[in-house]
Amino acid sequence: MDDLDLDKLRVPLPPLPSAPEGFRSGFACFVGRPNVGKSTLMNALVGQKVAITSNRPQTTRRTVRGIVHREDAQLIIVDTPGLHKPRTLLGERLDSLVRSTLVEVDVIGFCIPADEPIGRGDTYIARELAAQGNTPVVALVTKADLVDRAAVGEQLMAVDRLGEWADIVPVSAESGFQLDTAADVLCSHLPEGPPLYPDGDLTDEPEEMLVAELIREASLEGVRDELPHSIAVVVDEMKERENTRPGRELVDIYASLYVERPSQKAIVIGSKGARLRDVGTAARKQIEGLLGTRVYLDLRVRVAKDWQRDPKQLRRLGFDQQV
Ligand SMILES: Nc1nc2c(ncn2[C@@H]2O[C@H](COP(=O)(O)OP(=O)(O)OP(=O)(O)O)[C@@H](O)[C@H]2O)c(=O)[nH]1
Repeated sequence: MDDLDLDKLRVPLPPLPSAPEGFRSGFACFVGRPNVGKSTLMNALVGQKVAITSNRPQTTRRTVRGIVHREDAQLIIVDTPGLHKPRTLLGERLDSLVRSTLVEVDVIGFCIPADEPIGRGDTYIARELAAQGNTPVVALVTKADLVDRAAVGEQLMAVDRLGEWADIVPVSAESGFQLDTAADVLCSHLPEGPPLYPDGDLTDEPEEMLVAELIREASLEGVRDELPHSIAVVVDEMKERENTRPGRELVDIYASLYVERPSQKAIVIGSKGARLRDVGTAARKQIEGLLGTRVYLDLRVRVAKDWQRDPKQLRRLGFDQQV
């Protein structure tokens, strides 16, 4: 047999999208304790909800990428689960997920809320960040709308004492205060290069994943104590209904909401199914907004016993690659 002519096998690469002189592109990652406002800040910078949020700590379980398009830069923000001392297998996997993300980004945004004193959790993360190497860290003092100017000033000084930061920026996702400045500062640390995602893309999350997250977000509303941690959502099937009239398109979604114990199932379903109906209605509205069509949502509650601690269950619920 003739020798292979490698040059003939080489497939030409598509040309890279062109970019104006000095255009920057790259990745930022937000880290911080649970509930400090990382996901809300990412959504505010992207300008659309690409990650779910709630007032429950540890809402974020996966890394979600949100894309900020600007004239001079494209900033891809990687939102990570809050860092904390792990107590369950899920917690451990979340932590290692954050650590592996840190080494891949161009700049790290360390989120510390303006309205809470700096605590052991922040010191723990500051130490981890100091040990991570050369990636610049921008300290973002979040929720600045919740306190007065003097308190913001004091928090900035306390954050300054906490470590070595490339910059410190107070910001509020809620009021929009300093959002542009935060984006400017983060972008200034990106390398020069063409955009990495097409114009208009706001996230690289698969649609089914966004749908599952919106259902989980709706289910967190009004539940207490440990229950939020026990809820996982999987979209079993999602397809356009056939033979609908033009303008009346409909997407059928079948999803399962997993809890860890039968007693939790009863809470989620509520008296005569009332709670589950409310969750379904709230989630459906959000999903319709996301997909831009009408949605039929079939939501089942199932028990996956102690799934947070069970490797097999974690795999089944999609946490093996994601987390
Ligand atoms: N007032 C105010 N509240 C905020 C702001 N940013 C976030 N919050 C609230 O803080 C809570 C937590 O926000 P998240 O964005 O879910 O926090 P997170 O850090 O991503 O949380 P984890 O997923 O637990 O890591 C939510 O109730 C938000 O509405 C802000 O700028 N101002």
